[in-house]
Amino acid sequence: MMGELWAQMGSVMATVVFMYTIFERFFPPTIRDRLQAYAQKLTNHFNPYIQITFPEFSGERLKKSEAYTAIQTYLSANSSQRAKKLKAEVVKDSQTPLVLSMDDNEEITDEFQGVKVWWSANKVSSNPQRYNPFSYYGSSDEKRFYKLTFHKSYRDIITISYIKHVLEEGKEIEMTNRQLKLYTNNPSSGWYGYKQSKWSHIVFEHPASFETLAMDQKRKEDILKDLVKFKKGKDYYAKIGKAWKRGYLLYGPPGTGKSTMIAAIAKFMNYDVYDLELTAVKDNNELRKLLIETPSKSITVIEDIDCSLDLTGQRKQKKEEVENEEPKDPMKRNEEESSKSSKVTLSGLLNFIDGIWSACGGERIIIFTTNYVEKLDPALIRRGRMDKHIEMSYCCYDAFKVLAKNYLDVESHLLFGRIGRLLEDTEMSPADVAENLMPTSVDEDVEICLEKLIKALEKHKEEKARKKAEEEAQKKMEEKEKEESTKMKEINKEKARENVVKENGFC
Ligand SMILES: Nc1ncnc2c1ncn2[C@@H]1O[C@H](COP(=O)(O)OP(=O)(O)OP(=O)(O)O)[C@@H](O)[C@H]1O
Ligand SMILES: [Mg+2]
Repeated sequence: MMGELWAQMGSVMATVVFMYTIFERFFPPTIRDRLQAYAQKLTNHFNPYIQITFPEFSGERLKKSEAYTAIQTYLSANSSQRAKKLKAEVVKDSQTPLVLSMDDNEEITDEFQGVKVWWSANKVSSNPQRYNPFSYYGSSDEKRFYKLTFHKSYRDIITISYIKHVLEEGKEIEMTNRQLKLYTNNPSSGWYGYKQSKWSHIVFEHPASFETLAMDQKRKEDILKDLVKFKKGKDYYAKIGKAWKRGYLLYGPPGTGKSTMIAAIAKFMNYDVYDLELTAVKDNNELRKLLIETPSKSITVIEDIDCSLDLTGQRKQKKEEVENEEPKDPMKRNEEESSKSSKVTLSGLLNFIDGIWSACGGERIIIFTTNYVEKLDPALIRRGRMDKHIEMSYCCYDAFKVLAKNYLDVESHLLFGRIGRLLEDTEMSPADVAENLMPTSVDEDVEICLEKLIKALEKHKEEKARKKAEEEAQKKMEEKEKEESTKMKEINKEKARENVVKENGFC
């Protein structure tokens, strides 16, 4: 009852405030603020309601408050249906070009666990002297804040649970709405300049997704399950005392979709991608600085880890080089040394993955890709570091069906059966299959494209058979040569024995 009464009083006040805003341009802010203060005191005297304000800027450096932004997002998502006065803004990095949020001095209600709360968007002028009644855009000294009002009997629910809920949901919506970014590391020579940072980014607009990713359906589902489990695993990781991170090793021949898979994972998880080019990192210290800047909810990628650095045998190789090298001009040698591969070491990388990085917040994914998994040091890819090893293999029938849907928009065709059988006998990468499926002119219909693929697969099969025959012939020749050489050795041995017998004159 009281709540209703106060709600009514609230709406009366809102009307007063509304009228007040109409005339606000004709009142100097000094008088306006004083009036507001008196009104506030009066209401506080009788008011059983609590108010919490969330200013737009906070701290000494007046940084935009994360809480304010999260509330704004939460209220935008919940209020644009109900608020009567909305403002439209172009928000940087958002997927939607225009974001609607409640306008200044507007109020909406929200409900949480059956408790009603009131949110209002407010602004005050912090520098009344600079008030300009004729300015259409208002003063640049205006301070904005959100005000949350609720009955004092619900203090605990609101301060402990509701505000947490609003902030978490606001951040979640922000994450979903924002554009993904692809970061690449800058060479350290540019780290210290004005406005230079360790990472530069572009908007990540890779068209790939798990729907368009061509691979065995069961394995795809298995990866998706693994990602979902990881995303929801905050409590689980905390319970088992493990850092909330997951490592994936993607390996397989070129063109089998390793980079495409990274894009699909980024999109599915809604994480930014930090593409770490190890050859541009000078030493372990730089590596540490770079990795420490990657935030949670991000994917750190090291592509072609086997080529990025000779992580397994850098020292050995250097030693061999020194032994075989001819003496060089010292100046030239110095130049070469500095431009040569970096001094990032396997232990530096592992220490970081296992150590400091695990301690700085959760929800991180690290992905290594390689064409030659057998070249990698087992320490780098052991389970626990690279938790899941995913083989990206040559195109199978399931993968072909996805590509046919992507490129030709067909889900079944008479020629599919033949293609399926040919794929079993060949080793063609999805990239090559896709290339053959792509129409090269407007005259090429589905059938022509599928036949083009069949021809390419048959050629591939023939080549494979020819190579196999050549290899077998080579093997046979080698075996024959080996046999002959063993025979010759036996004959020579026999001859040598005979000679010894002759020379010694006894048998
Ligand atoms: N599994 C796949 N699903 C969908 N498209 C694929 C797949 N594999 C390859 N492609 C197509 O082939 C192109 C090359 O694939 P991608 O770059 O992902 O291969 P990769 O395995 O990373 O190769 P590399 O080892 O050379 O880096 C992609 O742009 C994509 O169009
Ligand atoms: Mg790749």
